[in-house]
Amino acid sequence: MTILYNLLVLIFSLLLTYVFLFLFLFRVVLIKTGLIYFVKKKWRSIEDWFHVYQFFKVPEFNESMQRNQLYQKVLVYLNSLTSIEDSDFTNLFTGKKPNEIVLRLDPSQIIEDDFLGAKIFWINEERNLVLKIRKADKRRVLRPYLQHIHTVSDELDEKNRELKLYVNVVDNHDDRNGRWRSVPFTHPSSFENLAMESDLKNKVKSDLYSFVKAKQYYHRLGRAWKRSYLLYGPSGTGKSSFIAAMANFLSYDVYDIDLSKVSDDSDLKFLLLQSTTKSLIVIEDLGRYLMEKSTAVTLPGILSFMDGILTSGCGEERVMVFTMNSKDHVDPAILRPGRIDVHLHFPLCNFTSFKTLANSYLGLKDHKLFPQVEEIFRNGASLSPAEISELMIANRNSPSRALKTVINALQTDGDGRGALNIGRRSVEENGEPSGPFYKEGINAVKELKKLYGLLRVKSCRQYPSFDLICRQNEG
Ligand SMILES: Nc1ncnc2c1ncn2[C@@H]1O[C@H](COP(=O)(O)OP(=O)(O)OP(=O)(O)O)[C@@H](O)[C@H]1O
Ligand SMILES: [Mg+2]
Repeated sequence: MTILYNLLVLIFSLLLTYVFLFLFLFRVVLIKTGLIYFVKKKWRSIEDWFHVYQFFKVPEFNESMQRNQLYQKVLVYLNSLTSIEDSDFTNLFTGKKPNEIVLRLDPSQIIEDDFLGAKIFWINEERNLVLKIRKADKRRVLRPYLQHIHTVSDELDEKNRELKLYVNVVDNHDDRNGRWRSVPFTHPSSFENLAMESDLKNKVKSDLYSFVKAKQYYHRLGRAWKRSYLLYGPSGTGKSSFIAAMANFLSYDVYDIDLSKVSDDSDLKFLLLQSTTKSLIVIEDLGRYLMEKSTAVTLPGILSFMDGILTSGCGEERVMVFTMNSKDHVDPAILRPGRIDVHLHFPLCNFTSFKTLANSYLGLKDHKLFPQVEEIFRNGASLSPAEISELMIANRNSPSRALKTVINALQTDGDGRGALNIGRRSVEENGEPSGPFYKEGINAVKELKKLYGLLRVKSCRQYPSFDLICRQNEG
């Protein structure tokens, strides 16, 4: 009896050892050959037979072709999941830091997530993200899960926010891709490196800051949460750089509307509808388009675009910026309060802005030639900051030469913006301008004029200092 018992135990333990050995080897084979993934997949489809799933689609655009904010949030969230590494097909991109590689979900891939003990699947379809959840888990998990996505993606956005510059493309009736194309916005401009009165910079900064904080205020008043700026002044005075500085200050994306590519008034409204919140909507050179009629958009179209933000249901946290060389021939309807809240004038260089440029571009806080430069400015000569800064860049290795080149350029400025003769006499009396600098100044300014299209703005000459006219409607 005992012998029989011992024999049975022996057989059983041998059997058990074989089973374990077999299972171990089977696992090794599965892992080594990659069959494990096949088995997992099969197992999942078997599991699926026993569960009822519900699907939720998150489309990229809504029925009026506005971008769906939730789509963007979910995408940011999914791309941050570690399980993205396990999907069959993943895209690799270089990251922001050197040698950084980031993973991005490819269309047609399924990614798995766990939340409060429930398994959730996301299917990345073309232009849709589809959430698949067990019906049994839905009631318990769905709401907190979506809230979780919101929170995580907001945090990630805040951390990795990369600004984008959107440009509109010609309408080819291909609604699938929308009307905007984007590239990363990397313009380094900031208010600090712009030569303008510091008082004005501070006013603009605090205006923008109070706008951003004023959500409740605008809502309480039943007003769209938006602010419109008009930047006007001659070419090369820093209007575009100022827009970039605003975007960097606010961390807003920039939507740069090229009016020549807008097919009609409703197309312009459509572009606005397809922009997102926290953005700068920019129309550069608006005055020229209206004067030359080089756009299919009409004046009423522009007015309704400026007001459109009030009626189109997208009145959330947007700043509109328009630029023009002069307000002289612009229809007053465009400039009326409500359409434009803040008027900012960008004048040609004065001595104060010259000093800021000399400090930034040449590292000069003071120089023996400064009094001479000041006198030339006092006599009315002027160039745009763009012209002066280019001369400084070209001569950055020798600050004295740079200043002499600027002096010569100011005196020889051929389009009469400055008090040419007086300025020239004063320098000649001081015996300063030497031959090469003189020629260099003339040539450099000619080149710069070509570059910045200064001939266009010959008429915009004498401007007072920067003025900020904050109209009513201030937040
Ligand atoms: N106020 C300024 N402070 C510092 N740099 C300036 C300033 N204005 C112009 N610049 C320099 O000149 C270059 C051209 O300026 P910007 O393109 O901003 O001028 P703009 O007013 O937009 O001209 P346009 O009317 O021709 O579009 C900038 O890259 C910048 O380096
Ligand atoms: Mg510009």
